[in-house]
Order: sequence, then C-alpha cells, then structure tokens
Amino acid sequence: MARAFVFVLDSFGIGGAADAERYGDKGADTFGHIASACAAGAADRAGLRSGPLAVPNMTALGLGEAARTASGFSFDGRTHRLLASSFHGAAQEISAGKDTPSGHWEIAGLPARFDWGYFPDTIPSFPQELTDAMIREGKVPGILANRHAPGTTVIEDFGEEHIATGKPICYTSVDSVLQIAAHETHFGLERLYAFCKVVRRLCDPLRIGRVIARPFIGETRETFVRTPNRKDYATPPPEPTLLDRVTDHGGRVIAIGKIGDIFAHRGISEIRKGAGNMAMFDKALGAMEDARPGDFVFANFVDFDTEFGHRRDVPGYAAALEAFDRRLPEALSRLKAGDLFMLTADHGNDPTWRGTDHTRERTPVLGVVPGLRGGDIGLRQTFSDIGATVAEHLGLARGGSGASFLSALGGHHA
Ligand SMILES: O=P(O)(O)O[C@H]1O[C@H](CO)[C@@H](O)[C@H]1O
Ligand SMILES: [Mn+2]
Ligand SMILES: [Mn+2]
Repeated sequence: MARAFVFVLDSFGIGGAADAERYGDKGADTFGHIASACAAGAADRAGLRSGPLAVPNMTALGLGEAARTASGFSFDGRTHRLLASSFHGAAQEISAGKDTPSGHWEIAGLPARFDWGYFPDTIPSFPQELTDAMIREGKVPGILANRHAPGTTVIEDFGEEHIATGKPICYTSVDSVLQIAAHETHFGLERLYAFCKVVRRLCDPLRIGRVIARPFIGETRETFVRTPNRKDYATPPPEPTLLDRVTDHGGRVIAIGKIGDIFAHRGISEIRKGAGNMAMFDKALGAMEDARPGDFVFANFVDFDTEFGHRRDVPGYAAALEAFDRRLPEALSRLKAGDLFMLTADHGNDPTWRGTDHTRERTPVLGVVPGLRGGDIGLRQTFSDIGATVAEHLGLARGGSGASFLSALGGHHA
C-alpha cells in the first residue's frame, strides 16, 4: 500500500501567473529573480553565501524545467541529468487570493472560490464596530496601530506604548489577516491567545482568513524581537479536504509545521513542529520513517516566507533554498516502492518585489514516485491536481477539485 509526502516550500513561487496583473504582481517571480540576482553576484553576503544559486538536488528533480514551463525563465545553462522516476511541472492557482490558506486548501482539493474579507489600507484600517467589540469583549483598554504594517516595524513603533498601556498592537496586510502583537510577559502569552480567540469569533462574519498571535519579547524599541510562539487561528475550510478523506479512509495525516493551523485542525491526526526550516526538516524525516501505508505527511517550511520573502532578503532566501536543497537527499533516500514524494509552494513572495507582501505566481510541482517513469507534467491548471494525485495514489475515492496526473507518470490504480 502507498504512502504520500508533500513538502510545501512556503512562498517559493516560480512566476508566470496568468492573472498576476489583477494582483499588481505582473512580472513577479520569486525563484527567477533570486536565481538572477545570485547569477549576477548581487546576492552575496559574507559568511552566508555567494555566487550562483546552488540547488543541484531540486535541479535534478526538474526545477529548471518547471520554471521554464511557468514563466519561460531559463535557469542555469548547464546540462544536468534528471533523477530517475522524477517528475516536474508548474501549477496555476485558481483560488481568489494569494495567501497561505488559499494555496494550501487548493492543494488539498478545495480552491477558495469565495472572496475573503480584507481590511482597507487606511488608518484606522478596522471598522469601528469591530474595534469597539474587540475592546469590549476582549477586555483590553484599547488597541494600537490599527493599520497595514510589516510585523517587525510595528513592534518597534508601538512596542513601548503597548507595554506602558496594555493595549495590544493590531495590524493587517494585503492578506486576509488580523494580526495581534503583544508582549509575552508584560501582556502575557496565554492572555494573547485568549484575546485572539475572541477576535477570531468577531472576524468570522467578515470572512477574515486568519487571526494571528504575534508574541514578542524585549524591553526597548531596539531589543524587541518576535518569538516562535506565533499561533494562527484560521477559519475552518468550508468543505472537507483531502486531509479529511485520508483520515476517513483510515490513514493518518501527519502535519509538519503550521499545516494543522492552516486547516483549523480538520483532518489532522498528528502535529509535529520545530523552530526553523532545518528543525522542521528533521521532523519531516522522522514522519517519513514513521508513516505507514495509507498515511499522508504534509509539511510546511515557513521560513522562506516569513524570514526572507516578507523581509525582502534576497541573499537570505537564496541561502535558505540552498540549505533546504542540501538536505533533500536525506528525504529522497527514505523513499520506498509505493511512495509518492512532492515539493510545491502555496504562493509567491518575490524578495525583489515592491512592498512586503505575497506575490501571485505559479508554483513548482516536483517529485518522485519510485518505480514509475515520471517525466514532464506540464502546466497544471490548478494546485488541486496535487491533491487529486495524492488521493489517487493512496487509493481514495474521487472527490475534491483537480485532476490526478498519476497516469501521466506511468502509474495506475484499479
Ligand atoms: O509582517 P508580518 O507580521 O510577518 O506579516 C506577514 O505575515 C502574514 C501572515 O503570514 C502576512 O499576511 C504578512 O503580512
Ligand atoms: Mn504561505
Ligand atoms: Mn506570508
């Protein structure tokens, strides 16, 4: 019986989205622009990395071919051999929005066809009734910020006032989010989580995708720093996803990183977390070893997005890709007959782009099914083809959006 592993490199887009213009992202290309900057020597950082982007293992899975399919970008002129039984292609998103839940739900066979709620880029950003209800029902003396802001600068600007007044720092972005930054000890971590739960309920009628707790520590503007105790309160998927179908079929869904939060804990059997991509990779490897036939390991590597994409840090993003790539053989060496392994992404976050937000892009779909012939799966019309392929591979009944590409790889199921 089969096992399936999908690793999401959060925000690792490869450009070329047909509808990018609608999002103000025409030309955005996370991978292409990072690779070009590296090739031009513009992504060197002493003690971190230098020179052309070195991702030989993803290249052997067909990352260059996938990029060409997505955007026409040509990665590295050198010839390389594709790994046996590997497949490669690109996928277009059909969901409205370019945020994490839309991307992951669509991968899991449930594109977000409805419109999420967003807060306007004005000060104040939140409707007065919402602000009043947050203060009244959350029992806080007021809120600070109330605007679009990057999370690191908002704690510099409002952190000291927050400590002095006890008012939580509430901010948003172009995504369907309401983020709440508060001090772990002065305000209290558990109190922040409790406040977020109240705000989650208040945001439900507004169709806000996520309320996010962003705890921080430090005593001064210069020393404030966010901690790993971030927590996302997502609105639950409106219909069953691939995850529910795996568990209904008797398999386990082992969620690595923030997958559990993204699906509001629906269809999740087990959650394993680590601080940072490398710790997360260790957890993912452990899950690959523990997975039994019928199980699905779904991993999210968030650092690409939070640490480097939003921070518009090209050398940092490049180094993170190189570090991930160096560890890929450890995952590939754990594959056995009957396994399906895939790498993909949930949206873009081009570190060379204007602003600090996600970018609408196509994503890579790379992988290996030992024993099958693999090959080029072309441009998939929806991320849901990933979930449909996992479903067919695991022998689940049809359901959910998307079309399986398993037969294109030489695979077949009764
Ligand atoms: O700047 P920070 O707080 O990291 O916010 C980012 O994180 C949010 C959720 O991933 C995104 O919507 C983006 O605004
Ligand atoms: Mn994401
Ligand atoms: Mn993000």
